[in-house]
Amino acid sequence: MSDRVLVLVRHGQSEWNLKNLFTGWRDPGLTEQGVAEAKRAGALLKAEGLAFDVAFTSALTRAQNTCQLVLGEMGLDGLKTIRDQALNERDYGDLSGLNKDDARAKWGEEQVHQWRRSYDVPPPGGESLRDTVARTLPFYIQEILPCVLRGEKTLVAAHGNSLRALVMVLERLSPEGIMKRELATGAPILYRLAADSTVIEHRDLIA
Ligand SMILES: O=C(O)[C@H](O)COP(=O)(O)O
Repeated sequence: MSDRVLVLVRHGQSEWNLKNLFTGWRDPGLTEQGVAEAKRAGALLKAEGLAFDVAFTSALTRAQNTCQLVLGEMGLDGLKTIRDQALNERDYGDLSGLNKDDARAKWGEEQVHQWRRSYDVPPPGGESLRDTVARTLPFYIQEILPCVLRGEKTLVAAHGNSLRALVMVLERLSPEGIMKRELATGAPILYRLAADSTVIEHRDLIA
């Protein structure tokens, strides 16, 4: 069994997830449900017998709070945690703050789906998933991966699309494949890596 363990977890439900608003780099906090989801993720990871050595999170409150709640639930309060905006959510540009159903009514289902899930169609004034990969992947390679390869069990608490950017690379998904990969709030994904940094095994801890 590989000792090179990486866990990705999307933050728990945010106030803007609840209101169905495009969020991106805006900074709402977690809802009560979001707090519960983060704690449940910590309990699940503890039940797996995991103890992290290092954690990474974004510069946004919902991911940082999720990270703290996960670690707290695992008895790992105060663990070394690196915060970096490279892990921030994809910038939703001019869509930020708009209601997702209102956007569908205005621009159509297909256009909004392209903005939300395609690899290379950026929302107006914002980042495509390709742009998001371009900033998350160097951070992963330079900062996160060396920890994992040293055998430090590593937690990354971040966002739906900043994590989809990493998932695309880790799971070797095509642009078509990543369109269908959804990450639920507070749902951890456990990866075990080989020494050459390829993924040996990955498992969604909540289906
Ligand atoms: O930024 C947001 O609005 C959400 O966190 C993720 O949005 P999505 O489901 O449209 O990718």
